Amino acid sequence: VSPCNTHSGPASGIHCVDFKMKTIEVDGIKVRIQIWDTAGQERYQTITKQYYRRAQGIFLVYDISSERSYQHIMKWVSDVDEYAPEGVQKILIGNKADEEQKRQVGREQGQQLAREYGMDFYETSACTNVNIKESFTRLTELVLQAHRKELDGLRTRASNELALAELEEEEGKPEGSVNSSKTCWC
Ligand SMILES: Nc1nc2c(ncn2[C@@H]2O[C@H](COP(=O)(O)OP(=O)(O)OP(=O)(O)O)[C@@H](O)[C@H]2O)c(=O)[nH]1
Repeated sequence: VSPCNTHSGPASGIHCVDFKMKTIEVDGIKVRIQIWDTAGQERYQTITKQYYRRAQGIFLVYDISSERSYQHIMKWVSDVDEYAPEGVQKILIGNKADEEQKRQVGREQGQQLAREYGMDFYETSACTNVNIKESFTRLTELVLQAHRKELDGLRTRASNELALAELEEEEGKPEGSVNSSKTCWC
């Protein structure tokens, strides 16, 4: 019996987007993350695609007990490429790893697909809590790394501009200083 059978998840078909905030620690830094869980069903696509635009990191999730869900990943990737910002970080997830007896998608298939798209890959179980923390931490790390570059670029630009402004201020000063005028005529 799957441990998931004992709990009832959100009623499918009622919510098309679920939202949660969580604080996790990455490299000793506390990071507050917003998690948007968008529905997979086709009929919600118009709404859910709107959420891609502001995403910094995306999990593409299939179910290891469903070959069909694995085949769908290619479509998700092309949607993400179309609607998510450039530079969005992506991780491939094969969920329901606790359902080994129902497995239809091999771990190597997941690894292979992830390699093709240049993504990290985890097999997870939301029921037995396998690789959940690890995958969230990794995605957060990737997002931070991607934005650290941006931040470093901003810092460099700001310090260059500051140095230039100081130089201009220095050059703009009238010939002779306060001290030299004193030595001349007083
Ligand atoms: N065995 C097992 N069942 C899971 C796991 N994760 C989710 N489920 C079950 O799978 C079903 C669907 O879960 P949801 O969280 O609604 O899946 P979803 O992909 O968000 O579904 P949509 O939002 O409708 O696209 C529920 O019955 C969950 O209990 C898992 O890791 N293992």
